[in-house]
Amino acid sequence: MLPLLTSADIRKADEYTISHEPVASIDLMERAARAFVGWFLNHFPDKQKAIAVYCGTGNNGGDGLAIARMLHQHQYKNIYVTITRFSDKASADFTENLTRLQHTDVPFKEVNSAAEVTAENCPIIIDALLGSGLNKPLDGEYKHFVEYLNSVDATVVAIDVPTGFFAEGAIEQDAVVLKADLVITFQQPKINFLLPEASHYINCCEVVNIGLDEEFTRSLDSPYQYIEEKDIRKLLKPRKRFTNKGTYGHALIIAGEEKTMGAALLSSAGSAYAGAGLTSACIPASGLTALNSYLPELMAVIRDGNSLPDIKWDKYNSIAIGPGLGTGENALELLSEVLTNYKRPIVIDADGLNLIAINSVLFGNIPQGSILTPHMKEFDRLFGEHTSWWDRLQTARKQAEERYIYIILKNDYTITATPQGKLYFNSTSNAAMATGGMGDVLTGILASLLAQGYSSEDACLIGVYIHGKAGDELALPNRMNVVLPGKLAQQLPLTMSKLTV
Ligand SMILES: NC(=O)C1=CN([C@@H]2O[C@H](COP(=O)(O)OP(=O)(O)OC[C@H]3O[C@@H](n4cnc5c(N)ncnc54)[C@H](O)[C@@H]3O)[C@@H](O)[C@H]2O)[C@@H](O)CC1
Ligand SMILES: [K+]
Repeated sequence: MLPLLTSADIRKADEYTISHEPVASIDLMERAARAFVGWFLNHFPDKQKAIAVYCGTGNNGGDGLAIARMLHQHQYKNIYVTITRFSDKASADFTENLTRLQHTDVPFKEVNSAAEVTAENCPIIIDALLGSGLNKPLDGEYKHFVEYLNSVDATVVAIDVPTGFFAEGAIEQDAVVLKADLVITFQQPKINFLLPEASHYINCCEVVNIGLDEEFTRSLDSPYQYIEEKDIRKLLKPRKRFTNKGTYGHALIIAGEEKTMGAALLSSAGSAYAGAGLTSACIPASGLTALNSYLPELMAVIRDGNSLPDIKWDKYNSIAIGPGLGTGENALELLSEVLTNYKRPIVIDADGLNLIAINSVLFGNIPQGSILTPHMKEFDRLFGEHTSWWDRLQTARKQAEERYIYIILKNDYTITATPQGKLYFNSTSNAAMATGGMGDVLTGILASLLAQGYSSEDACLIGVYIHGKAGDELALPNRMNVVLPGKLAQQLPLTMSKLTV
């Protein structure tokens, strides 16, 4: 698990590392610059290409100066440094690196206003104006300068954080940011890099390690954590000898209407392929033939017309409700029945969530430890409109804590908010998975893992990870443009077995 720190905590980790490793602050900057250059050399090997390095006068600018010096040492022939003296302040490490640069023959100039900047005609721009020290939206000279640079046709490589981009906190919709083709960031992705707003400003991000003290960063107990494969390997249990279908539980999936039976099929398939011993689908009678022909391993509990099915609640180790269920009277009654009769954690998705959004009194009946799996729109219907993902994260965290539920907020980096106040960012999945029915499969996987005896938290972390991982295994090596949910469900047994060897 990689703790994702806020800028303030990164500063603490810098300070701790400086005093405990120990390493001088200027040497830590040198290490950061070297890590950047190591990556840059491999990806921009043409040493004749002109590179403009724009440096502010803080530590991000200091990095820029050190990087310009190192690239020069690596025989990059055309480096042009511009220092923006838009304020009188300069950090000590910036000043030291300016002295070091002056001992080379790299040309540099200083400008006091954006108007003084002349076009460099460099195909590569290194952005070292402002980094994680940003404390207000860009205005004045920085704003003008960044607007000008955004109009230049060049590949922009940002050091640590693109100028004007807040590493955490709500991002204004009209924020002025120096748009980066690539960000080479230090130690960890910044939290906002993992939220959809980043897509407007950052095309690609690479993380380079600068050796901040890991024990210390863990001890900060950040609410934001990034889940890695090794975490899932620790949680996922291999199937054992001398077990039978009873060992792996019975999941009930309440889903589908006549015209949305696909949702029921896909979530039931997700449950079966993720390893539930038994999966029953509670579906309308009109869907029975489809169910039997799609996957004969599934069992049916029939919903006939307006009468509610007679569900034997004790039979089921877990229940998921919602995909394709509709929001009519019957669906509402069914959801109310589940919430009244079933006391173990359940999974609520899609129309299950929409029903709760319309009938908020139901919120109080959700069993503790239940898992809600909204996408952005469902989330806002449940908890109110949000204008930024950062705010959505804070709401998810607060709601999960107050209601003792797990909220899986679906996204590129799907985030699980827990009752303990943690926000876990998932590291798998890809754009080929952006297709209808994908969330239904996830719902089935979660119900399956609960049925198999995993805790709600482990079910969320494993479920989201393997869902994305199966999609990655299918799409990435084969460069597939789209992965269909049914195929993804079939991949799950292989994905899971690879994670348990
Ligand atoms: N020891 C460290 O702290 C390390 C820091 N590193 C670099 O240092 C950067 C952070 O450096 P700093 O904290 O000096 O901050 P920055 O270099 O990001 O910004 C410099 C200063 O600009 C001012 N400023 C902030 N927002 C502004 C705005 N909107 N308009 C005008 N001025 C503004 C602030 O006074 C800020 O301190 C990181 O992003 C990274 O690149 C790396 O060298 C690794 C080690
Ligand atoms: K920068």
